[in-house]
Amino acid sequence: MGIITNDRGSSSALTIDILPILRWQNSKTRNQLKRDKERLPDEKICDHLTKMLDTRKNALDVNDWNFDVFAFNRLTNGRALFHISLHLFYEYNLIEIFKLDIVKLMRFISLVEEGYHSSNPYHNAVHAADVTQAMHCYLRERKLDKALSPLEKMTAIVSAITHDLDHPGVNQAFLIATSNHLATLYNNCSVLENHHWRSALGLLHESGVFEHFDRSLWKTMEWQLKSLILATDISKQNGFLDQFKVHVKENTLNMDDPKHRNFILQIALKCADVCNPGRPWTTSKRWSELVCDEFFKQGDRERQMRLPVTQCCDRLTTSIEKMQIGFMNFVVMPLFTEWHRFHLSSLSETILLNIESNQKNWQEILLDPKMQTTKPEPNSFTSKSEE
Ligand SMILES: Nc1ncnc2c1ncn2[C@@H]1O[C@@H]2COP(=O)(O)O[C@H]2[C@H]1O
Ligand SMILES: [Zn+2]
Repeated sequence: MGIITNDRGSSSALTIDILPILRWQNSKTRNQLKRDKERLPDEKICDHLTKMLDTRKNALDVNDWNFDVFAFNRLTNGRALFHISLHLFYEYNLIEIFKLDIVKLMRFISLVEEGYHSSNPYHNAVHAADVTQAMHCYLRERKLDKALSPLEKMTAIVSAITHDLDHPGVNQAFLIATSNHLATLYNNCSVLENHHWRSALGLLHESGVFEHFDRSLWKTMEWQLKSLILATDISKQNGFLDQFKVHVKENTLNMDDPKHRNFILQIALKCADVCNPGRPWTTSKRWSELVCDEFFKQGDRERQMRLPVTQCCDRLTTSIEKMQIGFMNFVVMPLFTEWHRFHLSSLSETILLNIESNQKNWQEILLDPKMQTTKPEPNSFTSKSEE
């Protein structure tokens, strides 16, 4: 039986059997642990082993928060997004409910996968796969699972798959500063998010996956997809958070109201989009390095073009550690605090605990110069005339 199974234990026909690889990985982990045990002082062993075992457990189970998307991507030859997405369409029985043509569906997912730039360190198909897997975990939360319609679940999955489609690896400010045609097209407003949802729409049409939907079903889906993807604009974070806080405090979210269900899905996609600081440390740290790599590459381009270097993109003045601590304090923790107040589930608690512990790890690294990430050579991006 494959690792990707539905709750009834049957695996979908198109997913792969990676159980032997998982067994091999687990034996590798055990050997690694034995070696670590010999190296580490006694008092640290217990803590370390528990942490290692906890995060390795279920690392290839798509239903589990410890899911390691990087390992899964390797095992699927770089096709994590394709396999996770297709699996979820089976898992939620969407193919049968919406009478989807499997060939068109596979074409849609492949087009989406190709629409991500593998040259981006962070905003690539693996990030989309990670966000999609997180969304799946949230959809399994009791309050959502019970209340959402199949159409809402499908839109949530499609929005997660497509939410950063054709991301150029630079932010809106860069697109505006360089007079990019997308900035002009979208009037300097939510430039990237508008582009992502328009691109998603384009691929939905091109693949014809939902072309048999009647007009009203299609319009509902199109509207939901737009509202979810546009909500991922991080500059709109405070507005969404304030609204969410009030709802949670006054217990006014009525899951029988379609507008409220749409709102909670917007929040869910936002939580999925910034969930990497809430993953187990090894995975989380890797995401942090990748996002910083992408930011710093943008900063290098700004410097080369003699544009003002965006603060968080300046490798000469910003450290990964400080950026992560700040991002967790100001963006991630406040959002997941409300998310936990809303769900009060073991998953929402786990995410909060991971954020706290990851933040502590970054603080320890910050205080220990030996552990700090080395800065790349600045002259790797200076032009000949500057050297
Ligand atoms: N670990 C992180 N550190 C700093 N910024 C992040 C991190 N994870 C996500 N982000 C930012 O949050 C944004 C959420 O939307 P995007 O995926 O478009 O782009 C993301 C990054 O700009
Ligand atoms: Zn994203």
